[in-house]
Amino acid sequence: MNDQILVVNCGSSSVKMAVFNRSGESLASALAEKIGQSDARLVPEGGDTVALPPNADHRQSLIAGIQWLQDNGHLGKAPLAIGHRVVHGGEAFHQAALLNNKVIRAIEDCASLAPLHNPVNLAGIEATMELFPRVPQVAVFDTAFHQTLPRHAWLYPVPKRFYNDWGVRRYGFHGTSHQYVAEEAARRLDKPAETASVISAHLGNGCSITAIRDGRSVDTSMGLTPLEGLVMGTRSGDVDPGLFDFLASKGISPEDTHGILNRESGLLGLSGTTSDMRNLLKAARNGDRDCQDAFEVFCFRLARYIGAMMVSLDNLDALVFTGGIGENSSEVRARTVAHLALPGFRIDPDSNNDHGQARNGAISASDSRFPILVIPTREEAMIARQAVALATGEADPNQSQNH
Ligand SMILES: Nc1ncnc2c1ncn2[C@@H]1O[C@H](COP(=O)(O)OP(=O)(O)O)[C@@H](O)[C@H]1O
Ligand SMILES: CC(=O)OP(=O)(O)O
Ligand SMILES: [Mg+2]
Repeated sequence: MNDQILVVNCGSSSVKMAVFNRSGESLASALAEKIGQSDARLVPEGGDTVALPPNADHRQSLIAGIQWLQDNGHLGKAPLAIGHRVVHGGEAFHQAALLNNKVIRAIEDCASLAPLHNPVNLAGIEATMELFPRVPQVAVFDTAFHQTLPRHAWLYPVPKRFYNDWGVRRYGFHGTSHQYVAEEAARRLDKPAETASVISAHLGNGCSITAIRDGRSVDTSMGLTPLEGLVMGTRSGDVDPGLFDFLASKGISPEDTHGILNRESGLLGLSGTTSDMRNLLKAARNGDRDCQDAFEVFCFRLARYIGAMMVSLDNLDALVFTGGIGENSSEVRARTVAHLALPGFRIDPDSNNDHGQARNGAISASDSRFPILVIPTREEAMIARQAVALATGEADPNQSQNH
């Protein structure tokens, strides 16, 4: 029997595809990037980049990626299951769900809360349902892990009717990643996951931080949408909501401000040149003042949020860095932790390097009050695991505590 699981992650400007076997080993992957642009392209892992039709949309890019995986012998005609990352599941989903018409309608209902993400997630689902009509398909939600947030952490201090009428509340995102690294931290510290308390900082293009107590999410930095919280590649994170009115007085409409805060802010906004931390650090080292500012604001605000997350915990087993920046940038980790001397976090400069152990291990000094770990995230593998569990009816140990 075929034991391949296809994982699809349709992001705002990219589609990631990965094939796993039932034991969770990654067999192949491909990334379609620059979607909607004239130079859209498919970058297969270990293969040559293939140009996609100019301005290819998500559907075309996904179909081209699947075709590439099949032509190169990585994916059969009928995988065991297909797992989709779905960003917003609202309050409807506390865990992954087998896709059917009812679930699809519920995802559509959440689209107004995540206009950059849910419509493209649905486009991916529609395409694979047409290509593989008999294969069970599963939606794994970014928001699901955060459904355990206590009421005081998810209510906004705005008129209650906004929540009652429209579901305006804090939801939180990147749950699959936060849950994975918390469980992995517990495993490394030899503790059962359901007793572990972790602060996990997921720092990729989107960035968020979560406080996990006894294996459950109890506070997180993203809110109604993935715009709240930390400084990100192109997103501002927290700003004064008064900015909308101020910019309106300068002739910038609320719609334009929303676009600016999502796509022209964060590292890109402050540096003026790049949303990519690797390029930004290079320029900062060469004396670019705007890039230095962007780096400093990024690390300061991250440290401030780490402090804020401590409020929700009564002990801390580990602070974990993950995501492209968290896993690879010793400078970001060192600068961030330098702000956290008072609560007692200390980094070991020798283990906090950019290769070997630091990419995947402990980087705290022996006199640090709390362990600090770097753990590579495995969102796609988690999605594959949950897809198999639901498609085959086997219980996923991963889901047992998130209720
Ligand atoms: N060696 C590195 N040093 C600093 N930043 C890095 C390094 N490698 C990757 N990054 C950064 O990680 C970010 C992308 O993170 P990633 O988790 O891959 O993104 P996504 O959220 O799209 O999955 C980019 O800002 C990139 O510059
Ligand atoms: C929810 C979110 O911010 O996702 P990403 O990091 O993929 O943009
Ligand atoms: Mg990533």
